[in-house]
Amino acid sequence: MTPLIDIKGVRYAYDTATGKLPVLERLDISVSQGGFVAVVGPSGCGKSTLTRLISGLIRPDEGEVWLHGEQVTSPKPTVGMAFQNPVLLEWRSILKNVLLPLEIVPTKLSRTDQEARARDLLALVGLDGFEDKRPSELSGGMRQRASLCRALIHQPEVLILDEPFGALDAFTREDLWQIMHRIKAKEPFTGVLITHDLREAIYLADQVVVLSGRPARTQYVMDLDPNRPRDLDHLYTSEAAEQLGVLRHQIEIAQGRALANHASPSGGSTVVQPAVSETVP
Ligand SMILES: Nc1ncnc2c1ncn2[C@@H]1O[C@H](COP(=O)(O)OP(=O)(O)OP(=O)(O)O)[C@@H](O)[C@H]1O
Repeated sequence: MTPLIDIKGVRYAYDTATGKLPVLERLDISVSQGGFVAVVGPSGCGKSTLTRLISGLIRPDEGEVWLHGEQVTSPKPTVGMAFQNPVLLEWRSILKNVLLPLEIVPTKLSRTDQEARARDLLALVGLDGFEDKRPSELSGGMRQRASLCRALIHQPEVLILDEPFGALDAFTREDLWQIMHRIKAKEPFTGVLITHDLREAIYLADQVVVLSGRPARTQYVMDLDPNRPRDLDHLYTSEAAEQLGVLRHQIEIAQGRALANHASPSGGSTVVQPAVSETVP
């Protein structure tokens, strides 16, 4: 089956005052329709650059990016994005903030249906009753939930989440993971999650791609069972501990702190991870 997102042999370099800065090199990632990939890697390796390539904001120097069988050569309205900083407009209500993309992206929905969809999405993330509030009246976690609704309002084929939960406290973040999972069960998007949190990656995604240090290439791909239990307790099982160990080891290789031919330190280990986030520096 043709993947919905197909990134083939992509190279990208920024022009800087001191010359070219190669950021991505020989990058290959493919995500099937309805799939959810998490991309992890050392800080500054090019993860956000990858999101700009998928959404068509920039074009690769070499290689190709395909979305749903079409080569991406310009910004794509079929992509929704949510970032670490939700940037909601204070002079608009939460409902009107969620509806904002429909003022830019063409839609077949009537005004009534647009509003009904916005209200349904807000209810799905537990924000029913907050439609008429202003962003400053909501907590950080609630603003992030509203921003997820805004990213989804136009029914994008692809939802890109660029460290959307990075600024939240650990408990709020875990709440958001569960909400995200609920959203994924209802909305048919294909997801790309950029994260520094390995637990978040294995909780939300069905595939984790580890990028090497800059210039980044696809270093390692871990496929996860899409039917595994998605309760938080699962993150404390020996299976999850082993997956986290393998990913952490891959990150150390990407950072140049471990050798690629060393056995994973976690191989088959049953050590249960501590109740803190596994974050990539
Ligand atoms: N517009 C730009 N012009 C020049 N260099 C840039 C530009 N945007 C990003 N860079 C550089 O490209 C490299 C990759 O940046 P990018 O933001 O894609 O990395 P990242 O993996 O998302 O980083 P982090 O994990 O810290 O969020 C960095 O060295 C960054 O400084």
